Amino acid sequence: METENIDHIGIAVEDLEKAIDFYEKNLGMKLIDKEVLEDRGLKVAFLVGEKEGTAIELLEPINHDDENNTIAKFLKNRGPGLHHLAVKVEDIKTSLNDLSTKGLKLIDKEPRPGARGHLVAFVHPKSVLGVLLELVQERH
Ligand SMILES: C[C@@H](C(=O)O)C(=O)SCCNC(=O)CCNC(=O)[C@H](O)C(C)(C)COP(=O)(O)OP(=O)(O)OC[C@H]1O[C@@H](n2cnc3c(N)ncnc32)[C@H](O)[C@@H]1OP(=O)(O)O
Repeated sequence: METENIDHIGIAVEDLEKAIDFYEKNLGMKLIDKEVLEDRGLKVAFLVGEKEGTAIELLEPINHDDENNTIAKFLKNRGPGLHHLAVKVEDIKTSLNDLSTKGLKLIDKEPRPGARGHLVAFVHPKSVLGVLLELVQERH
């Protein structure tokens, strides 16, 4: 597969509003999107720097005690911090097939709707040198 660019870096946070405030005040980043993803049980926010490019995605679970929520589990086990790397691809289905053929372990065999109306799919950190990888395709 070919990576077009680094779309965003996911960061698990305990409190979304405080984290947005932190990145705005201390790093001078600007908020470009904020969403509640009910089906994932998440509140997310995207911020970029002055010249835009790669975004950061802040992720807070709606229910911090939900053991089935991946971000709640991550926060309990590891605390807040870097959670995933998201790369943009032109054709997510072809990319998934390619990675699968190469022996990487797919979490999502089929792409699904993600934040900002994009299609997304995750690849297991155990097959990506310890990094949870997200593929992102813009819907045209
Ligand atoms: C909205 C959307 C969007 O952008 O559009 C999103 O971002 S959604 C973002 C949230 N959604 C997701 O993350 C979906 C994909 N993630 C998952 O399905 C899960 O989090 C897994 C990656 C499969 C891990 O789940 P599991 O229940 O197995 O967790 P676990 O705590 O038992 O961990 C199993 C092993 O994986 C490691 N592990 C867990 N999470 C990790 C992470 N984020 N990065 C690197 N390693 C990680 C643990 O340390 C552990 O290693 P050891 O065995 O060595 O101790």
